[in-house]
Amino acid sequence: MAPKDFHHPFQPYDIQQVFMEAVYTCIEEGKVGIFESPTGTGKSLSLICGSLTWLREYKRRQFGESLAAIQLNEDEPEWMVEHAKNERRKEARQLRADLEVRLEAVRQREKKIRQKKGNEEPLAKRRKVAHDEESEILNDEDQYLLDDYDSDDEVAKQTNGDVGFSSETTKLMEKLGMLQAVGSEQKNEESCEELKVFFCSRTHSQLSQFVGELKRVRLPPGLPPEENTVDVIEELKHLTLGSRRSLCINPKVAKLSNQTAINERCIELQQPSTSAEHKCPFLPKKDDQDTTLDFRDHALANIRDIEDLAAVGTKLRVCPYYASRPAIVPAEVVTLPYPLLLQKSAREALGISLKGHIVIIDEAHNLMNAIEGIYSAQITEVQLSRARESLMIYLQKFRNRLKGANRMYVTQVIRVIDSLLLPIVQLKADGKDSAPIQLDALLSGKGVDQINLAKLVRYINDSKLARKVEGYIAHTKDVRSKDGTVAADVPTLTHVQNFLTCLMNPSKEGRFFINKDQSSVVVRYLLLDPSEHFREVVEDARAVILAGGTMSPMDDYKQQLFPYIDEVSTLSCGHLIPPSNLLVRTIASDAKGPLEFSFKARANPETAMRVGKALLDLAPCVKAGLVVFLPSYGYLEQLINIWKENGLLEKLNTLKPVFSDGRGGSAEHTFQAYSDSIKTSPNGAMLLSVIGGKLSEGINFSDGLGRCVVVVGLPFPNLETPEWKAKMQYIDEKALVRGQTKGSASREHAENVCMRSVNQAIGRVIRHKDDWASILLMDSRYEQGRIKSKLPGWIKECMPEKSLSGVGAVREDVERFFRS
Ligand SMILES: Nc1ncnc2c1ncn2[C@@H]1O[C@H](COP(=O)(O)OP(=O)(O)OP(=O)(O)O)[C@@H](O)[C@H]1O
Ligand code: SF4
Repeated sequence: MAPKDFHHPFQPYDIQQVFMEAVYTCIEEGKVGIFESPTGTGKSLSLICGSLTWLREYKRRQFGESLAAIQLNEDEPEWMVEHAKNERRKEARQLRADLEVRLEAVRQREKKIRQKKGNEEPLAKRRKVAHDEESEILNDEDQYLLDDYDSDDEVAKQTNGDVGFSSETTKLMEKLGMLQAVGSEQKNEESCEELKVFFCSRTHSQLSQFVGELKRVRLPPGLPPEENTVDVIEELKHLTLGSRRSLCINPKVAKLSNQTAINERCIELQQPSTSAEHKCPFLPKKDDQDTTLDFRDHALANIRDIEDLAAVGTKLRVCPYYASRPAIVPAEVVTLPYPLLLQKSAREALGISLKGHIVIIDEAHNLMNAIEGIYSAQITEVQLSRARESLMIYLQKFRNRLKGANRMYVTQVIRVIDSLLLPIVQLKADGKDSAPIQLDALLSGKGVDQINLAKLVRYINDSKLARKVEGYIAHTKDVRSKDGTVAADVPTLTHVQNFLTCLMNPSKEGRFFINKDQSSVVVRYLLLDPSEHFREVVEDARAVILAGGTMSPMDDYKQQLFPYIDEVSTLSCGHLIPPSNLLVRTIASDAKGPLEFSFKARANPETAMRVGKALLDLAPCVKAGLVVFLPSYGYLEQLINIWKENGLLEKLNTLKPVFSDGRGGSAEHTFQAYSDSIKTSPNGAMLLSVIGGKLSEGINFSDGLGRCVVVVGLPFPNLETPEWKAKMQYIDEKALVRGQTKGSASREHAENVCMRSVNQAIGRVIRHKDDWASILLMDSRYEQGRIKSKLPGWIKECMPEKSLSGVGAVREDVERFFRS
């Protein structure tokens, strides 16, 4: 049987064909899938072609089924049914044609502009409108006085906390169709919800790369062709979504230093109390639907990345962050960064419903950490003390002029801060570095049990307390910058507010901790179990696919993310390279006996010398780049010191110039110097680096940059920290309920975390089908079946059944490999 046509722009590799079929089947069957395909194997195109071929085919099928559902009544002649079917076909085609005509007009207009400019560049890259406008802040101190605050409900009604903009704006958005009225009757193409693929990745550059691949794909239309006509191509309707930080085109807001500050300022400018002249001029206007629709058509007419979308906003003088919302409904592919998809409040703010759609998460080896990061929070002692001090100064100034409930609430904030400071003082008094802490203990301050935290958080938000206080403090210190923004982009009280939100409703899967770090004491809330927060995505979506270059070991995702799902589809693709291009060996012993790098063994200086001597043995056989991955920065420093003292570093340097990605230096500079040395030095170079460290992600060790990679030891996380102890305890408690033996689930998880980082490191030495490299795993524990089983399939397959794993024997294999 001929392989299925997925409309791949190239002749797909065999593994791509298998990958696309797996994606297609997973979506068709409405499952959860975990798919890995090594870097350089065209994973993005496999995901795109597999999912979008399904999407278009499904749309056609659905349309066919809707026609077939038009039934004949007993007394109706057959021609009436035919007529009804023809009408349905005509209507659907007309709707599609109307949209296509408008989008085509935009494409033509843009093409003309490009031709006129004489080059084929996309729309002018990136905004950055002129700035340096006059200061608009009044000099009057009264501006810092809190507005009257008597009825919480009144203020609550004025703002729409979840959505993040005022009720006025909300109404306007609804009117313009910018907030999806899910379930409402929507007839015309402007509001007809398309079935979509949400494609999510971690960084902008990964999303841009994906958008680049999307541009290559041409697919048959989602409606069947008219009789006697040939199938044509229908352009993809793609929309890229981003945060305000990527899309804000108001120069006074966009220039703020971070995301929280930009979000805050944007929302602040929309408050009913902000005067018209200070409001953002780019917020879509009620009486200007034309601009909003024009933006939507521009957004969908061509496949654009985030910079292009910002440029469209600048050109049309409308905020792309808000104006892109109406384009969600008719889009077929939506690309977005992790937080916008994973955070429920962000999805709600954007009006994204995942119901029945497809979710693809790329680079998903980060997914559990990302979810835990999004739902965790922290506050430092310094921030708490600063916030308290500012509030006291503020109260002193305005105490007698604060009206309504203001004084009560401000006093309550101070009380809660005092309460959070209590356990910090206790930790210091006990001389401890860290300790877990219960929520009750954090809220044990005088009278705090009487405070309604939910009301208090809402008050801080609605009254703009943080801005008012920070503004007044900056004013008294006269440290306002020229354009009127106060010294700190994010007021300290905003951090307090964010942390209180966690206190208000901590998920039962999380825990609180207090830790001393270098400069302060930190109170943290850590989410220990990401599965509940991800569950809504899984339950809403038709299918969810986690994809990545190295997803092994996959069992961890099943346990940690989908414990409630019986069957998860998995696929581990091989590499494009022939087996002869890869050598994988364990180095389990040297002349002195077995090599093991447990925490205890590492402390022994002799172990450091044994590593150095093994590298002295191996380095002369390796051409070009030799990368050594170590389990921690501490161990890297220890090795270098011992090697220096014993003259071993000097010897290594004569074989290959040695570069080290130490804790303090710039990873880019080190990597650049290492790459330059490979080009210029006849012996290549050696790079000492740390697993999970600065050079472990996003750096490419293709070709000469990594002809041999040595992983020293197993980089287990430090299981003695209170955070890890809590996590392990949590996992074991859950496993016990499932009937597993004590300790096995947590040990499995720690091994999985460790091996995931090993796999990330070694997976990056082969980057394309003509690449070749050797991978050496130094630690006798790599010989154990349970550890070996956690390596990606294509690496495991290259390991000999029974290897001679002493340094000498491996050296001979490496020599032979490089000779051939
Ligand atoms: N079958 C094919 N034939 C030729 N070129 C292809 C094929 N499939 C993909 N490509 C191209 O190969 C390039 C490399 O794709 P790449 O492997 O980087 O994608 P990827 O596997 O998604 O990578 P990453 O894991 O880094 O995200 C892309 O420009 C892509 O268009
Ligand atoms: S409305 Fe848009 S352009 Fe204006 S401040 Fe907010 S994000 Fe920036």
